[in-house]
Amino acid sequence: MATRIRPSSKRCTVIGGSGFLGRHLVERLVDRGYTVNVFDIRQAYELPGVTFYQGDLCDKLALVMALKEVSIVFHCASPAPGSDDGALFQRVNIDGTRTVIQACHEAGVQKLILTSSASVVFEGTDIKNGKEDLPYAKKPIDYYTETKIKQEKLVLEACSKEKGFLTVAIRPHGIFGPRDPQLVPILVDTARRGKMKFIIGDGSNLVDFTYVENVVHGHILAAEHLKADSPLCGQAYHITNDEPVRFWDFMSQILVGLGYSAPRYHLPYALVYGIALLLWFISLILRPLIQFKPTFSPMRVALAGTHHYYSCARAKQDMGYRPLVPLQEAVVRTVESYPHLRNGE
Ligand SMILES: NC(=O)C1=CN([C@@H]2O[C@H](COP(=O)(O)OP(=O)(O)OC[C@H]3O[C@@H](n4cnc5c(N)ncnc54)[C@H](O)[C@@H]3O)[C@@H](O)[C@H]2O)C=CC1
Ligand SMILES: CC(C)CCC[C@@H](C)[C@H]1CC[C@H]2C3=C(CC[C@]12C)[C@@]1(C)CCC(=O)C[C@@H]1CC3
Repeated sequence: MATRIRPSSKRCTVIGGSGFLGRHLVERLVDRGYTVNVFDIRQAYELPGVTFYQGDLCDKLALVMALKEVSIVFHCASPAPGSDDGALFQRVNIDGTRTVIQACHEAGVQKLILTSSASVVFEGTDIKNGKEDLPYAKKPIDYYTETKIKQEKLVLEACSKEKGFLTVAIRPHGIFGPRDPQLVPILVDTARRGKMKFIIGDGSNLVDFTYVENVVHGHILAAEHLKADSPLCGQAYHITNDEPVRFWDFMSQILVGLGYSAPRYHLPYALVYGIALLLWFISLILRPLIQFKPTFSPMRVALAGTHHYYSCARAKQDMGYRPLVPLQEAVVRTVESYPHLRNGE
């Protein structure tokens, strides 16, 4: 008679493990003695103790192979937030997440930890110390946010103590750190093109930026505290650095740290937002003829000109979360990790 091998509680799969957050998570899991599979459409590195499975998460058969004998799945794959390919977001974040849940059932996985985003409640207007019980954005500001909302709902609704399948969603905000392909590279590129001279609004808006190691810590705590009798089942948790900072001070610190000038001149928020909307509309109309992507998309302007910071009291209470790396230390480590992006390099 065939015996089913009981999955070890320290055996996990990271879907999206070749990405920025995914790779940091994999490295930390290995350090903590986990056996790790990575499932991703691309293999970006090799690491002892890690088995790679290359495939699309919409392909259930390929996915099940990577989930065999695994008890925990971390799902942190997504198309890049800056993309405006609505069909891709629908396919990967919604249809693909349904496939992930089915594959978990078929492989006998016990816990699914989703990387969601605090932006699921962001509609482009101020959020101050937002708690997890804020309603989902009714008018999400882009396809990314719209599909992250549906994805989170799918995962949390799949939580079933009866079926022995437990789920939780982690909502980080503004992840940064070494190897991030977005925040620092986009900032430097904008500065090199001479477009980082202006502050949008009065510059007093507070925002959360979260060091990648703290986000990883939140994911692992969630996985280890997720039990049938714990409050985590089917819940969402903000994970931030818990040190809201002025958006433009944070950007300036990184720019100055890399040898660029900080932005100095103020522009009214409504004016810049209006121009960004107009440019976005023109780029839509002209798309069949020419393709161009304005640097200041309405999404970026909203993120740069409003307050949006979140309470992580629930994560502190339910899983003992505390950020491991304070913001100033995180900025220093991040700046040091990008020698090739220094001014003049
Ligand atoms: N970067 C940020 O500031 C924030 C990110 N998040 C979430 O964190 C997660 C990770 O983000 P990052 O590491 O920044 O992104 P990333 O782009 O570096 O990593 C995403 C990974 O997913 C993989 N992937 C994409 N489509 C796939 C598919 N169809 N099948 C298999 N793998 C696929 C990519 O190849 C990539 O390795 C995402 O879910 C994102 O929504 C949430 C809040 C903030
Ligand atoms: C050109 C400048 C005005 C801004 C440059 C920095 C931006 C690229 C980043 C500032 C805030 C970041 C952010 C995200 C992506 C990178 C920024 C826009 C997310 C949209 C990534 C995905 C999420 O889930 C939410 C993030 C909010 C903050």
